[in-house]
Amino acid sequence: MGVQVGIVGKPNVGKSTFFAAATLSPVETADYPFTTVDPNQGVAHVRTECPCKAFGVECQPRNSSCIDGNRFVPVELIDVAGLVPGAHEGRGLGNKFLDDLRQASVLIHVVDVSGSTDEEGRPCDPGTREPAEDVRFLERELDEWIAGILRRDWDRTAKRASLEKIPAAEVLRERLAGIGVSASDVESAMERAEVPSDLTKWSDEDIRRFAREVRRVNKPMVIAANKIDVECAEENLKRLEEEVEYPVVPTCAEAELALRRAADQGLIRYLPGDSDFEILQEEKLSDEQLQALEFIREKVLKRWGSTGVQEALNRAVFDVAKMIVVYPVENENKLSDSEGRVLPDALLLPEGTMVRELAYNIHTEIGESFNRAILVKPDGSREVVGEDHELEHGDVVKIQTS
Ligand SMILES: Nc1nc2c(ncn2[C@@H]2O[C@H](COP(=O)(O)OP(=O)(O)OP(=O)(O)O)[C@@H](O)[C@H]2O)c(=O)[nH]1
Repeated sequence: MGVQVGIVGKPNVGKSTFFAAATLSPVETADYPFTTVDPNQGVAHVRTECPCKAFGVECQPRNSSCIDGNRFVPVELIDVAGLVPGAHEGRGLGNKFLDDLRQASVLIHVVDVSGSTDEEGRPCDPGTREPAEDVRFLERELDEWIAGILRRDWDRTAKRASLEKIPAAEVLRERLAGIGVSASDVESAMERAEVPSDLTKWSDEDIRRFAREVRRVNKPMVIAANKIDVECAEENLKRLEEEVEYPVVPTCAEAELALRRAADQGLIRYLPGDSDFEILQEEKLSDEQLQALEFIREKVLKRWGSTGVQEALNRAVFDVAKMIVVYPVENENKLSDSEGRVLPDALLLPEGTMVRELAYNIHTEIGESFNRAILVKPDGSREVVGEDHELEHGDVVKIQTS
């Protein structure tokens, strides 16, 4: 389980800056549940309030980190480089682009909201490129990619399915399994696209419409409206928000990278997602650096509330991929594991996860011998729940086995 967040965008919009900022963590997590082997993979964190605050305890995280009552939970980040017109046909990085894309369960689409990069990523005068066009362009590339997979050998496949009476949904699911499309994704896409149940009756327009709906359920996204610090970005942002169907988060990736680097060097105190920072070692900062920090404070943090990078990650994981964080414990009195570590693990699980699934997620044996679960509340009260109880974000839960 877990969630892979893909960072995608045409060249020069600030994708690498976003990726570098997001993966420069204020904390090292010793034990996260995935390995990153490619240079374009990294570990980012979502930020959520740690229950240690409400419970008034000191936590000792193992698979995540806690700073000042903020729990940082690792997620895998993939830099999906190579989005250029025609990427779905193998232009640019082509197949590598599609491979990376395949793995992403949610996308952060970085666009240059100042409108100063053209379709191919070449600089142009600020305001001349309409940011919503970038969104349409990525949608087209994704739709064509999915439609291309469907079209391969379509007629024969459709005929065979019809002869052998294999349900359309099954054929389609099999076709798209390689890009992580589930049976329920296929069903809801078929319904939304209103396509015939007999594949031999599909027109190319049906394939297109269906591909579009598959993209909408399978590659949901958040737009990072980057370079929000540049003049004319604000006006573009308003239009962008009106024109697209996705959450739009104004970001200044460059500011986030500068702040994380300064914090990393101990020059300032700043946590990703904060609305301000505190200078710790003014004597070590040059006038230029001080000016840059002041610019960030005035033009970005005060105006927008944060640099937006952490918010984009949080919204992608919590709002769009619909994940929650749950804290399993073995000792419900001490809120600890068997070694006495308090609130050791923060698990990212899909919304709607039932207690039984959590038990299996911890260990098959625990799932098999599940008896009941105890939800521990900050006011000291307990709630005993059965296996089909749905967990909620922030739950601290003890699984009892028989
Ligand atoms: N003003 C401003 N500039 C930014 C911001 N983020 C990135 N940039 C600048 O935009 C330029 C492109 O940034 P990159 O991160 O290299 O862009 P990219 O999308 O990864 O580009 P490729 O590596 O070519 O794919 C660089 O000069 C960055 O410094 C931002 O938030 N505001």
